[in-house]
Amino acid sequence: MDIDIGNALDAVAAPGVSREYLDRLDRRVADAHERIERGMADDEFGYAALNLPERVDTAAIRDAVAPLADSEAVLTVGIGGSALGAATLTDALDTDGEAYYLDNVDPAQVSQLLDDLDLESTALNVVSRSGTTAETLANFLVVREAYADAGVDWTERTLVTTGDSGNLRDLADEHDLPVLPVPDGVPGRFSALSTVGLAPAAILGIDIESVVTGASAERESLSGSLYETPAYAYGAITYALAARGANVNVVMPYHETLETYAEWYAQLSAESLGKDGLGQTPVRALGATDQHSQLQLYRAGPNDKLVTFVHARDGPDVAIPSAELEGLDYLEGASLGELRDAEFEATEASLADVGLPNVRIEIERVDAASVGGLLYGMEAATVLAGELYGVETFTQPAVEWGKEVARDLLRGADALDETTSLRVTRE
Ligand SMILES: O=P(O)(O)OC[C@H]1O[C@](O)(CO)[C@@H](O)[C@@H]1O
Repeated sequence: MDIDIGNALDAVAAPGVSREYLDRLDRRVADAHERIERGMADDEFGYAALNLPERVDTAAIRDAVAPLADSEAVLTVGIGGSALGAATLTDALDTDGEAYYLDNVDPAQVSQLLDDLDLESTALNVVSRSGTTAETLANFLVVREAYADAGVDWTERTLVTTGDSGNLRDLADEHDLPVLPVPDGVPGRFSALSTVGLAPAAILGIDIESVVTGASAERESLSGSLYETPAYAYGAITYALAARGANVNVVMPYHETLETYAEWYAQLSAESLGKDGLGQTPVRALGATDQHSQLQLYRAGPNDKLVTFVHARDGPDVAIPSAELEGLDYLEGASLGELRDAEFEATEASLADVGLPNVRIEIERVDAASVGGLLYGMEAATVLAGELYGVETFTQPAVEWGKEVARDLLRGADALDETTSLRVTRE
């Protein structure tokens, strides 16, 4: 993974960061790196996630998924970090079958999906680190009943990934289901490179060893200087720009298959850094699609954004057939890849032209190693940013309040008095 932060410097952008400030920040990066290395060495909660490339046991994952290798599809039931890492991998990379995710509680979607799936040939992958997440357990109960109704022994088609305790662990024990452990010290949103993200990828034939190799290369690059560590350069520049008013981070891959990556990063950043009035609001965008949708606002709306482009240098291409259409001479002899890349570079320049800070993250191609490196790099960037902000990167206390209240409502508690209604209806 390479990163170019030139368009976030104050010579180009406002808000922008001066070279002198970056040099000063680099000394704080050195301290933060020491803290991170210490946390990794002691396997402290959260920091332990950055050890995954050395620790993850891909052979054990392959053994656990072997009985499901004949599956034509994998239905993962999980939410947040228990789904998005896997979805990033299975959406980005070629798979031998279809990947489906139930990470929401929408009765219409669940019914439609279950009607459409051939459950006989579908592996059921249930993932919850805590083993107590309401959405995941409710969906699991609905799905397993659908298997039973279809006459399929769901216990033969199910793999569970969870912690040592919790309702999901109890259910797995009760039905003697195969269980992969969520590694100790790894928060859900940092678990893409563990059993959580890699097991469904392995069932679908993804080269998970290469994913880990790519992550290892990024781990090796961690050093005490942002100028030598792409991940830290990203963490540091997002922090510095947020402090200067870039409260929004638009993450805009230029490859359709990386769209889910932007979703994964949104959770990673928002839950890790959105604390104490700090953090950037992550926005998911897709190039070139959103050039024709959101770019107007990015270029001419409030100057409160960083745009992060994600681009692969190489990849498959398709020639555009010649048609000699009037005014479209520039397409003659060009390819779809060339058109996309020209649009990407033009968009980058158009934002620099109005002083909107933007950063380019570049990978070699959208393959297993590069995507593994991207996931690891962004995790390290987020941990570094958390150190610079001084927040508790690995907790998410603000998420818990709503969960408790929803549970109380289901148990029959009175309506809430925290909200106010001013309902407007048609006459
Ligand atoms: O894996 P679990 O425990 O089901 O949690 C799912 C998601 O819910 C959260 O705890 C937030 O509600 C996320 O941090 C996590 O990724």
